[in-house]
Amino acid sequence: MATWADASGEDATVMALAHLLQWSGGSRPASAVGYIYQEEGGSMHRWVVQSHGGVQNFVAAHPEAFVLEPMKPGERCPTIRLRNAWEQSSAPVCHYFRAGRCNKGMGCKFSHAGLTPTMCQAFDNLRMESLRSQVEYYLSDDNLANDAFFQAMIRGSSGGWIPITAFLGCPRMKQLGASASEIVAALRWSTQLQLREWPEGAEEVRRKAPLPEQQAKRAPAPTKEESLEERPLTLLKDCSDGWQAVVEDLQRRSFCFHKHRTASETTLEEEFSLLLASTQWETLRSKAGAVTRSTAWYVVPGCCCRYTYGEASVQPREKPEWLYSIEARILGHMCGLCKDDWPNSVNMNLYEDESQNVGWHSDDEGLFRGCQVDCRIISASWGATRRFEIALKDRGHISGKPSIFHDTLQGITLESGDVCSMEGAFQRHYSHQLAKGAAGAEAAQRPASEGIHYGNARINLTWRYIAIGQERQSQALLS
Ligand SMILES: O=C(O)CCC(=O)C(=O)O
Ligand SMILES: [Fe+2]
Repeated sequence: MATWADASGEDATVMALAHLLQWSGGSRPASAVGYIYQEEGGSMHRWVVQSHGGVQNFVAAHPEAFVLEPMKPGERCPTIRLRNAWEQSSAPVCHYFRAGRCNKGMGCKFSHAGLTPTMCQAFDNLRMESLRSQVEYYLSDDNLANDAFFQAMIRGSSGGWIPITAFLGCPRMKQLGASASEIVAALRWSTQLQLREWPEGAEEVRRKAPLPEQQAKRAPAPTKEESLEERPLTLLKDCSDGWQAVVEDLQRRSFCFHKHRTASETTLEEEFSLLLASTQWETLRSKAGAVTRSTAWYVVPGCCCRYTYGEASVQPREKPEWLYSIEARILGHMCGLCKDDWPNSVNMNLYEDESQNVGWHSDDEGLFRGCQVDCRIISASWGATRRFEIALKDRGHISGKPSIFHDTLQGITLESGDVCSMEGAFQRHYSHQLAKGAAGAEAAQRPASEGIHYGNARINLTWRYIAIGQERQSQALLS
């Protein structure tokens, strides 16, 4: 089997760059090419690239392997893209070759594209290696410690088998443009995973090693916050009745309450339609381009704070008049707040179906000072029933990424008309997410007459207090 490591000189540099691009999902800014100089044989790669007069000339000299994408506005350096072998020739592509099974070599009348057969084979091997190690990663101990989706799938299937198609929706697999048959081909080389290739079209894979013990790591004892006696806090349950406690963590001064719907179905349907039609929704997308949800950000007159989620930044709009009746019902009637104490901003989310969601996060943006002062967030739901999950943050997780203590995870089934709150220092200690997928069995078992006809869409409004320069607001919360 030819691999990139077998190539020498110019070919070795082509393969090293191809390897780098393949691992980055197919393309990278030209400046990132410097990484190949740090690899084994790095000085040889540097020499080869420099003998062409630089990276761009080197890439231009290898159109069989790379495309130099024109710079887009805002980019400071061109992007190099790995050319798909089948892009290069007008001759029909040899699918046997693409699947690594063509034994006709140069004599094949179908295209093996412009690369030499050895290079082509090495390119294909590279791709197979990326796909195989990506699936191995999904099913590794490290990933499963955080990945509830694959954990549940393994535990829920007899023998721990997972359909190959389950990987197609993973962002990295989408980015690599993987097909189910390619994943099957790639997994034939796996030493960690077992592949079951029958029946054709319903192939499955499973771990060879048993699942690790369920997350042994437990949440540590709380860092003590000021008690409610030391620093009083008005909770929503003190302002109106009917709240059920989900989290009442006095030591962490963290609270989450849930109130079941109090409005009629007609009111909820009218409000849903009004919100859907009148809100100026902005679509948020994942890096791979899939819509994750739509959002809107409304503030009181005179405020110009933008709201930033990860890399997206949303323009503030002045709260429209049509919102007043909804605010009066939720904030005034359901929460028992007088108008002066209503939050000064509201963030809206539209999830068109169960695939759209918000992953684990806390509403800790500087704007709300959620990690510094007591912070009250009021969240209301319309439309499809979804599962809202909360858990204690694990700041010291080995992955170095934001994580949670799985043994503290709790779910709330949010139905149309429900309201929930996060209060006090909740954003400092807890994370939350709106989980993908349909809500729990309780929701599915509701009698049909109770169902509301929104399709699968859900709208959520979260009211927040912008705390920057708003002494009065913080005071209102602390008093
Ligand atoms: O849709 C939800 O219930 C949660 C939304 C949320 O967490 C957010 O917008 O920060
Ligand atoms: Fe949130």
